[in-house]
Amino acid sequence: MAFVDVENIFQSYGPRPIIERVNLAVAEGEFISIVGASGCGKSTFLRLLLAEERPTRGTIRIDGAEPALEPGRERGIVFQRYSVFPHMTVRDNIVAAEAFQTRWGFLGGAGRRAARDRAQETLDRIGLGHMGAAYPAALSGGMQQRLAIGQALTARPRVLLLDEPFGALDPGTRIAMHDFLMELQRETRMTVFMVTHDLEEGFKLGDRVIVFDKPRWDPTDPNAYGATITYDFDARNGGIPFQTIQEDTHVLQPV
Ligand SMILES: Nc1ncnc2c1ncn2[C@@H]1O[C@H](COP(=O)(O)OP(=O)(O)OP(=O)(O)O)[C@@H](O)[C@H]1O
Repeated sequence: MAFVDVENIFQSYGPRPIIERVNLAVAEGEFISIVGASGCGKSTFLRLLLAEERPTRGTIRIDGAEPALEPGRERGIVFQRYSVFPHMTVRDNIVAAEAFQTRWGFLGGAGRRAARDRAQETLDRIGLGHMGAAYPAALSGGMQQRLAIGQALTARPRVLLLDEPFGALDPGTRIAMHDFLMELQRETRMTVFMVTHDLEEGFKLGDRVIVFDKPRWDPTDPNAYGATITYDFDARNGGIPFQTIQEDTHVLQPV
């Protein structure tokens, strides 16, 4: 059985189908990029993986079991949007992310000092080394986003869920964050699901790029059908299979 096994998932809100017939098998350590038109259910799919919601139909198994309903950290799942604590300094936000991984959610004494040193290293890597003593309110939107990503990565989860994590960042910072994420992923072999609107980013970071789209479309009622996975590209080797398909058919345009 795959590490993450998604079998015939449907999710509806009221009578409205959002995603339907989603099947996916992911090996531990794979990096899955998720792309697709706005509103087609990519974030919904992440929430299902996180067990923030239960699917209307179908099953999801992570390491052989359904994802736990409560907050998920014990299964090592981190969602980048659960993030910054406004009442803690930037450095303590990173330390807290590490403390959550401990059994009691607490680090004391020498453990805490070591965690603070590691937090400083992380802050240096994400370009926030000089902001450790500040509070999140003093950070720009892009800086807060970097802090949230730093937190998620510090937790070193087995499964990391990222929802457009680099959207608010300038191009230089974005590349630095890509490098940081790729290094950590190589180190920890965590399994990553990342929603992005940037196809190039999806292919650069992902081992696979999956596309959500609506294969059935009723022009008189655009909400009649849900989306499903319509493409599953091998994105290693710079996504060469994808580029060939794109040149041949123009099926995919950046969304
Ligand atoms: N809790 C909810 N109750 C009702 N409708 C919802 C709920 N959550 C999402 N939706 C609807 O489901 C659809 C899919 O939303 P979702 O956020 O998953 O899309 P998305 O592909 O991530 O979009 P985007 O790329 O714009 O972030 C949207 O039309 C949204 O309005």
